[in-house]
Amino acid sequence: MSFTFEPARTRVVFGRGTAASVRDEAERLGATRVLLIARHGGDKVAAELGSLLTTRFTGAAMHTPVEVTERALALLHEHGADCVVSVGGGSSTGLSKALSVRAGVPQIIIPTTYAGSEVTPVLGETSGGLKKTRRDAAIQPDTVIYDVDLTLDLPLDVTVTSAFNALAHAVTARGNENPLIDAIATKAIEGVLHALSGNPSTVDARTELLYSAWLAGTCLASVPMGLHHKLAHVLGGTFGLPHAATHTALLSHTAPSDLAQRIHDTAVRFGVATSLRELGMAESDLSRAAEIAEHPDALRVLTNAWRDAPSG
Ligand SMILES: NC(=O)c1ccc[n+]([C@@H]2O[C@H](COP(=O)([O-])OP(=O)(O)OC[C@H]3O[C@@H](n4cnc5c(N)ncnc54)[C@H](O)[C@@H]3O)[C@@H](O)[C@H]2O)c1
Ligand SMILES: O=C(O)CCC(=O)CC(=O)O
Repeated sequence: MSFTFEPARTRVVFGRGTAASVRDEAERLGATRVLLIARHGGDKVAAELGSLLTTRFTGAAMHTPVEVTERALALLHEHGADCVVSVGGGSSTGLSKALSVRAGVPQIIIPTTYAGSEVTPVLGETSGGLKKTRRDAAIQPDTVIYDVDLTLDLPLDVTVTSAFNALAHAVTARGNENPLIDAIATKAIEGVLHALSGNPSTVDARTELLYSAWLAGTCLASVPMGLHHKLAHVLGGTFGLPHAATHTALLSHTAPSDLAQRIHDTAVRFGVATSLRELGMAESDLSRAAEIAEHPDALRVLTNAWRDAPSG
């Protein structure tokens, strides 16, 4: 056995109603002027921040386009913000990371999906139709507040596909030589599949999905991303496919065979897309996507995922 492990310094607050602690958490980081990136749950967090709230940005977009970051960065400088608070899915989290790493200000993330980005030092940014992903300790958020209450209204299709995004991180990490990461990945896989085996909209299932997303993101923070994530980034960054739905359509074609059928059956049960064709990908674009991914298995996996044909 051989591994190197560097646990992240992110402070994690988990529970129900925890968004009420955002002002205390911001003050803990020395914040006096907060830029709030907010989609869902933003009004509640804005009220909790009170006089710390300096300005608000609502234009976060999927795959973190650099031109959006530049607009938000201008706002941050204009208002002299010394902390970023983000409420929303991975799109809001990505923008927060992009701002924090450019401006050198701390960030608090309040996730409302299961993307897991809030606990990783990873940032993918899109410019000129290409998504480039980098990993840097300076990108890692300072504080994450998981508030189950802010996820209760997440629509069913987003719930399911975002849970698959979390599952993809854990599947990638399972079997890792670091026994801690392997154990966390196994627990995350069990948690997501258990929550999706019944009604995922109950408070218990939402709690299980949210802590499993934390576990899955924690795994992603510690392992290299492989073909699965590379393909998702190409399909999102160059072909504009939706992130979580793309992970969902790919996963039963990239997961080890002991999980692939279970994953596929779960997606079918919820009626979410299990093929890239259903997501609007043109068959004629598969070879270009494979070229950009630069992996010998890319075209085979993409073709299987386009057709939803059994992997092999
Ligand atoms: N760097 C990383 O480690 C990492 C990991 C995973 C994802 N990501 C990035 O995150 C982005 C995708 O994140 P995502 O899938 O969460 O997408 P998203 O943030 O765009 O959210 C998906 C949809 O859910 C809606 N939504 C979110 N929370 C809601 C709520 N509580 N109630 C109702 N609707 C709600 C959003 O408005 C949006 O329409 C991509 O850019 C991806 O690359 C990064
Ligand atoms: O593919 C993922 O879900 C994780 C990595 C990622 O999306 C990179 C990013 O866009 O920040």
